[in-house]
Amino acid sequence: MSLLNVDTALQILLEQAQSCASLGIEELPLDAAENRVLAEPLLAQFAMPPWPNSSMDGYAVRSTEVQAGQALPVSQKIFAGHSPEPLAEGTCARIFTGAPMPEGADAVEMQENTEELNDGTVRFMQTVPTAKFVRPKGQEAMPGDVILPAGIRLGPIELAMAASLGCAQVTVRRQLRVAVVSTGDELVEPGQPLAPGQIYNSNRTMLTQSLHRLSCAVIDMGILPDNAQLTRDRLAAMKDVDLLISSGGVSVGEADYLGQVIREEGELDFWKLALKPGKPFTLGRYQGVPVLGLPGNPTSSLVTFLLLARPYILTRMGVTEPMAQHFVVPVNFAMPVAGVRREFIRVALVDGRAEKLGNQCSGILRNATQAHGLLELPENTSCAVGDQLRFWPFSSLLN
Ligand SMILES: Nc1nc2c(c(=O)[nH]1)N[C@H]1C(S)=C(S)[C@@H](COP(=O)(O)OP(=O)(O)OC[C@H]3O[C@@H](n4cnc5c(N)ncnc54)[C@H](O)[C@@H]3O)O[C@H]1N2
Ligand code: MOO
Repeated sequence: MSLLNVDTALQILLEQAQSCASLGIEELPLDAAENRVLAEPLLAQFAMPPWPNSSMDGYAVRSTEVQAGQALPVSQKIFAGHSPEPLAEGTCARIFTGAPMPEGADAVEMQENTEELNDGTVRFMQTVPTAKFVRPKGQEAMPGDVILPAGIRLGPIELAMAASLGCAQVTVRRQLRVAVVSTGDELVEPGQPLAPGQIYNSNRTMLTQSLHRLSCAVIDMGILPDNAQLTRDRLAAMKDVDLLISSGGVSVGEADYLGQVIREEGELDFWKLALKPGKPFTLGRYQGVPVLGLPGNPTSSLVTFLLLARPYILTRMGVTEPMAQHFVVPVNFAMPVAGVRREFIRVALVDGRAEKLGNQCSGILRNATQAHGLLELPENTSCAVGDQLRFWPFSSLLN
């Protein structure tokens, strides 16, 4: 069976995500909107700043009235938040950073370039060009400017921008409701004793935490026992779900009750991807709910979630640029034998070069905790020290 190219798989997933109905919208206060997706463009309603103001603590002047070595009397003091009088001719105004410029003044000199004299006047050490240290009206935005486009995720910077526009609320897409289920009789939740042959469930935590970071609402369906009727009952009880993500049980379809039950009520397409780790991946639909089935090995689950499920989910959420940031780095190791699958290698960046971290087996999660991200080695390609390869930082993949 030939392996499906990763780019093709991603394209199919993104097309499916785009064909789903858009999520509804809601208004949220800024403090509740972190990581949500903006549903409508945010426009400036007024000029920012609304008036010219000083960018330094110093003296506001008419630039033509300043001569090097000459003093001017101080006619007023203007603090940020105050409304100034027009500047009297032949005078300067004490002014502070962010305070509005008085009418008639066209420049500011910073106080370090002046000297306060005993008679209360201020001597200027040099001439002052017009517009010096003045932030003009509308420097940042004019009314009607699109400040934030629809389809972006709202992080601290975007929310601060909305605050500076005076918005107390933003219009965002509602949360995507994602059900998470782990399959396998060997799985036990942490805190419980382990019987022989059992292991702790780590994928549930990886998936629910990653989904929370994406601002999804998570419906934790726990561990599905290897029992067809129980699986049927648990899936039938699922309500108000936009997406089901499972982990495990995708390598050999016939022995898998989840797959069997999904097929009864929908469809399931087992993929074999040219991806390492993460070869088995399932795409399906249960009673109209899309299903993404990730392989059970912890790093296979992690890699398929980050590279395939994440852009799918962000697209469902209405994000226009769902792909994570990546860049090219030199590698500090060799892989002389080319593989047929595109490989994502857990690496640390040391002095800007990618170092491969220990055993890359997909059952091992430990070295991912020391990794800065994934290095992409294309299919049918070997690599030597100094080669330049694409690097996907966890800081962007897990964002
Ligand atoms: N005959 C074949 N066997 C396997 C193939 C294959 O093509 N033919 N593919 C291998 C590859 S590649 C992968 S990846 C795994 C994927 O297996 P499944 O998705 O079916 O997952 P399981 O068999 O249920 O589990 C695999 C492994 O991961 C552990 N696991 C499962 N769930 C969790 C969890 N929630 N938390 C922590 N660890 C988990 C499980 O105990 C197994 O050790 O199949 C290969 N086999
Ligand atoms: O593809 Mo599996 O994910 O290598 O171990």
